[in-house]
Amino acid sequence: MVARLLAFALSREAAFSDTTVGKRKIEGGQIRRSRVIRDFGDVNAPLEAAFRARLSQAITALRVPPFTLDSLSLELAAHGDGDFYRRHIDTFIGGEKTATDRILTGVYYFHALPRAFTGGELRLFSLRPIEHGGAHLDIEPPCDSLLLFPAWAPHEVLPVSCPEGNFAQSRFAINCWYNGTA
Ligand SMILES: O=C(O)CCC(=O)C(=O)O
Ligand SMILES: [Fe+2]
Repeated sequence: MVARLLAFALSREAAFSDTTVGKRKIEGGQIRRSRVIRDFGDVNAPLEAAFRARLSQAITALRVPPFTLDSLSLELAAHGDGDFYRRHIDTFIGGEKTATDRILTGVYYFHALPRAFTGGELRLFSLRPIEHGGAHLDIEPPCDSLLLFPAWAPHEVLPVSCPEGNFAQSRFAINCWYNGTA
């Protein structure tokens, strides 16, 4: 799967666009810097099937209440030198609220080997604020791994460093949001 996805990402390099934050396409600016595509062409069906196949296991392991899955939303993000995504949650907030919401976030990681970048860890925060004893966990997901967490959990992508790197050496990640009605 990794070779296929790398080839796919490289073939679509020109179609990647700068990321924005929120449905209203507010300029990401200081919150997020990366490039994404949402059209997966031929790889869409096998990817959706793979993400769907992990859902029941994720619900059990994460101890989230079962929910009705309405749809999946997939996005392929490339983080290159200096890219990041500051602390945020993936559920919709404020005026963006709709009947169906993101319940779980899945992130599948892949990149060229040997890995050319450093940084880019996923930082998961506890709900307790840092000043009140809260903590965080930095996860460095290996190539070809899937990480799942509740979409409401605060998280961050630490800055990626890859000064000599080109697009092919990016930190690639496929975000899969499990949209549902609780
Ligand atoms: O790439 C990651 O590790 C997470 C990305 C993320 O948090 C997002 O796109 O909402
Ligand atoms: Fe996120």
